[in-house]
Amino acid sequence: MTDKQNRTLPAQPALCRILDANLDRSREGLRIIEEWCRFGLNSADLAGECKQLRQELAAWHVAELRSARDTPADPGTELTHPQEEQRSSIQQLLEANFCRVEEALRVLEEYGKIYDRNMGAAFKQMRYRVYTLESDLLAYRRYQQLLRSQLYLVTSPRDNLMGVVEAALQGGLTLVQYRDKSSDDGVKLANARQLCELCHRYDALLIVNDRVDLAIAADADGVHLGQQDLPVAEARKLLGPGRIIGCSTTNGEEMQRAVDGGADYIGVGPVYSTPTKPDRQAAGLDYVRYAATKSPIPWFAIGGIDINNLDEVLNAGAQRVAAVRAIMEAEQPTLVTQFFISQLIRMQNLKAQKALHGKS
Ligand SMILES: Cc1ncc(COP(=O)(O)OP(=O)(O)O)c(N)n1
Ligand SMILES: Cc1nc(C(=O)O)sc1CCOP(=O)(O)O
Ligand SMILES: [Mg+2]
Repeated sequence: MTDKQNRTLPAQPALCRILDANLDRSREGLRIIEEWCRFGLNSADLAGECKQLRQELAAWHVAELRSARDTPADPGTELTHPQEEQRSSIQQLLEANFCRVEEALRVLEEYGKIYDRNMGAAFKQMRYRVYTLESDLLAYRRYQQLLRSQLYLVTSPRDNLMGVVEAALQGGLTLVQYRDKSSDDGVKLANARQLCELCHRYDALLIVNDRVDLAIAADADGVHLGQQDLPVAEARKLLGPGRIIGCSTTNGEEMQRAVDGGADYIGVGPVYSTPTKPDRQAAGLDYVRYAATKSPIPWFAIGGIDINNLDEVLNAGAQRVAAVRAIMEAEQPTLVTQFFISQLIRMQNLKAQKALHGKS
């Protein structure tokens, strides 16, 4: 990649060492990200882009730079930050490695300008490609997590909010919505941030009810909007393509509008009348049956669903359900969550078997 005629000054050993170290750093960071794209997300496209970037970096890593390495004399090998020793989630590991790659590319861009006339521009372009990769990966990862979530916990305010949510996460929950209609914004923001951190530790998503601004401020994974909230298409302009948007629907017309507006999933309900949403009339199981045949996007049956009527909702065609009281008010939220998930998986397996044997 580097050509003698593009070289500026004779390369100083220190410059070569800086370039060598940062080429290594960026290639290693990309390799770590690539492994997750390949084995964690099964995304050939994302893994391919990582590999392509690594190969471009390798082409710049010429013998002159590699031979300048002097590891025993490098004081930096002894320096580690405590955060490097601990990774509490895949998300944190990916964030740390993106940060490492982007920093290294910035160093290569700046010092590279002294080494080779083309190096600065080449690494600048690569750095922007890594930013794009980072947002594509995050969006892909969020959407995959949404697809694999069959149970959705919508929270209600309580003293031990974090404790109940954590208990449900321990039962295998992967999707949580922070719903709080009464607290001050400061409290809501603090709770949303804390829930976000908690959910990410369990590799779960955190969606904020109603408020696009709070979702952005808390760096949540998305927002849930009702018919009285901001239209989905307007929220998309504010949130960008990388965050999830859900929308409540009670009939086919609302479903179609949510889909046309670009919602990632819809709420289908209320299936049963519920004290959590006392003013809303039940849409009933008929709308669940309608969604089962007509919804082109993932949907969650919601409203009055508990462990006693779950079977009825699943028999009407639901493959995903959302609940407030059944989990938030449970004596043992972990066990209830496990029960919900086991029944959802049982029904999924039953449907897969029927499909295999050609039965409807
Ligand atoms: C998953 C899910 N579905 C529906 C709703 C209800 O949203 P909305 O109609 O905006 O009512 P509020 O929850 O804001 O009172 C939801 N929150 N989540
Ligand atoms: C928040 C909400 N939205 C609904 C809808 O149909 O849009 S029903 C609902 C409340 C669900 O609470 P519970 O599980 O306690 O019945
Ligand atoms: Mg709402």
